[in-house]
Amino acid sequence: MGLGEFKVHATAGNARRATLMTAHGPVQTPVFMAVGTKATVKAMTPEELKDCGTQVVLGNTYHLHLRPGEKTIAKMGGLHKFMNWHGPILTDSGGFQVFSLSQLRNMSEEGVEFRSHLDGAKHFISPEKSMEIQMDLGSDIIMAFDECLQYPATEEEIDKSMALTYRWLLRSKAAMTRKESLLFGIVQGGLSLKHRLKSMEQICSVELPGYALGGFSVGEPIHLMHELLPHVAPKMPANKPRYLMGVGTPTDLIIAIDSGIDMFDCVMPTRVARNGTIFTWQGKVSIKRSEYREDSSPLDPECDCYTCTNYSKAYLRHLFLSGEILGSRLNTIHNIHFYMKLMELARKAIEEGRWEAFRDDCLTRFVKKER
Ligand SMILES: CNc1nc2cc3c(=O)[nH]c(N)nc3c(CCc3ccccc3)c2[nH]1
Ligand SMILES: [Zn+2]
Repeated sequence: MGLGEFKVHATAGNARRATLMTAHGPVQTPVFMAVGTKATVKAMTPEELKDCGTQVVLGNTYHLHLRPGEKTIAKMGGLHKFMNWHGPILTDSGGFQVFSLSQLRNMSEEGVEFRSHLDGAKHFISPEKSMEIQMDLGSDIIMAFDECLQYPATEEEIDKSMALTYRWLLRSKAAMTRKESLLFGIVQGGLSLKHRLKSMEQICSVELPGYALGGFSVGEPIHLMHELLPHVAPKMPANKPRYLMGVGTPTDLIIAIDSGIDMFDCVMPTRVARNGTIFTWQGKVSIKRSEYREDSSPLDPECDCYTCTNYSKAYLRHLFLSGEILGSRLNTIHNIHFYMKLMELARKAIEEGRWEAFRDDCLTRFVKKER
């Protein structure tokens, strides 16, 4: 397969089983990508990530620009070498983080001026600057510089913002000159079907190796996204990967795959692991509950990860209550493994023509209330 080639092997309704070829190897989709914002997926080594089935790690332009700086990482041989991850890396364009993390100074056609959340120093990021940072990092998949509106937003705000995102996409494409990298456009449009379809038409009219749906998982009631997805995702180019940014829970992933989404990222599995919430095939488990005090069973009897093979709920509860670092590590290993296993089984189910049954079984298992 050539660089950027996206091959669909099987479909089940809108769901697809495909392969995307990147400069650091093939990506089997549907795929869940582990978020490694500051050049690390928190609490996990690259070997542990690989052992859990991780294919793609995400890096963050905003954070890495502020510290240690993309020029430093470039001098150290690029992000792959710096963090010792030699599989595909996707980096975000930084706009989303500027709006959600920094004291915003001002927005203009040119770009965004902001103060660092670390030391208050002034910075400026534009489509051109964002592309330069991501190319310096040596990213395999580069996200266009976009504006992600917070929820709720008026129709007028959505109109204005998506038009800017389209103009910024054209500038991003003109500035992305690294031939090993794949540039993905980002569809916006808020929670309005009319605006979503218009933004999709604009963004997908630009010839690119992949397209993302942005502007979701920004505080909106999740059912609004579930209602919109089936009307938008299947209308994106069928021969290109579709990436739903910032999503989501196991249930969200299954529903989105069923609507034709191929790629996902979310801090959920790593973040909630550190505060003791575990995803299992029987629903969510909160490890701090007193009922697990002398429970010798693994987190999930149906899981074969390192944590479930070697440790009891009693021990993991003890580590959590003691604030031990090993607790974060073992819970994260399990949650990442769970998400990767879920995607692996989804790929197999689509390949083997039993997607609908797999989908329905997952939704039944996951909606069980928290234990
Ligand atoms: C949690 N919810 C969430 N909604 C998002 C919307 C957008 C959006 O509309 N535009 C862009 N550019 N990014 C978004 C992100 C960040 C995803 C990410 C994080 C870390 C590394 C790589 C990628 C989002 N994340
Ligand atoms: Zn496990």
